[in-house]
Amino acid sequence: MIEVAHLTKRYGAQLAVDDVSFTCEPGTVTGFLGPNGAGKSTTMRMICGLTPPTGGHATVAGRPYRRLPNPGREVGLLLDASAQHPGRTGRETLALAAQLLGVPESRVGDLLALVDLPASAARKRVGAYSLGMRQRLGLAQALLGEPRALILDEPANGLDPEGIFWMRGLLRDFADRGGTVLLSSHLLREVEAVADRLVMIGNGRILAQGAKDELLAGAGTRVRALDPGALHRALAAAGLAHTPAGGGALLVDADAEAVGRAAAAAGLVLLELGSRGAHGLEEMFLSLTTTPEGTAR
Ligand SMILES: Nc1ncnc2c1ncn2[C@@H]1O[C@H](COP(=O)(O)OP(=O)(O)OP(=O)(O)O)[C@@H](O)[C@H]1O
Repeated sequence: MIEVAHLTKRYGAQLAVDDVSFTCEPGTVTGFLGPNGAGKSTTMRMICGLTPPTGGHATVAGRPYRRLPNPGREVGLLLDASAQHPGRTGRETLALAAQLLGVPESRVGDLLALVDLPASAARKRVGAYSLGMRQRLGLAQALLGEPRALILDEPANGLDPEGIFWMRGLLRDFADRGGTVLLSSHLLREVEAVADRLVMIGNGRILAQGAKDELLAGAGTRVRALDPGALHRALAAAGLAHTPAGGGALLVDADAEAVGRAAAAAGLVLLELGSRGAHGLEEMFLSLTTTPEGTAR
């Protein structure tokens, strides 16, 4: 369990993180989404005690990170894959981490296999690794202490599509076995496939949060009828707000059932009816994180 309560970080005049609160439950993957500079990394660094908050607090497994007796056994961190020592090999990196955590060195081989780093790669110095290989090594290090929670900052950066698919499976499996995952990204599509909950942040503030399915359902419905004028009148009569969505379709601020019922009451033939789903959520995310001038906040 990760609990974040009113976390705030001020750098001079800038509020990098502004009163951010959310909870990550065991058995779930929480996607922490926001554009560049939104405050994701700063929030994660505050959770892990690396950046002191200006206000608020955070706990992992019921305690502030710095008060956990052996933090790596409670929560695995991957905050910056490029921060690994370039002069050590992958195997040495994990062996050293195993010693620090007090876990048997035999786990190193298991973890290398789990993250698909072959023996030839494990013998190379980290300085020669691609970003994707560093992410895999970072994930292995995060998992080494058999933690019950994972905090991962943009772990998909540098992974190829197959690597992203692989990582999703690994995180899903971790959560399905009761683990807690907090995973940041600036791309909705990247986390949408694996997250149970979404926390959207922009300009340091929480813009929206909740169960992914509820957020997707709340993203509106796309509908198209044989008689577009009659559909417009039927929706207006039912009090359902709507806007043109191109191709003769309308985007309605209601779920598909409410739209279908309004159309049926007017005896209309529908050619298209469906939730806007991820597409709608992406539009909502972009509109929430974009200023009227069109630049991300
Ligand atoms: N040490 C620091 N000193 C001053 N400003 C900082 C510092 N760290 C972060 N910031 C500022 O705080 C804001 C939030 O940055 P943060 O790195 O948390 O965003 P982010 O959502 O993780 O973005 P990205 O996806 O680009 O990493 C940015 O405007 C950044 O410039």
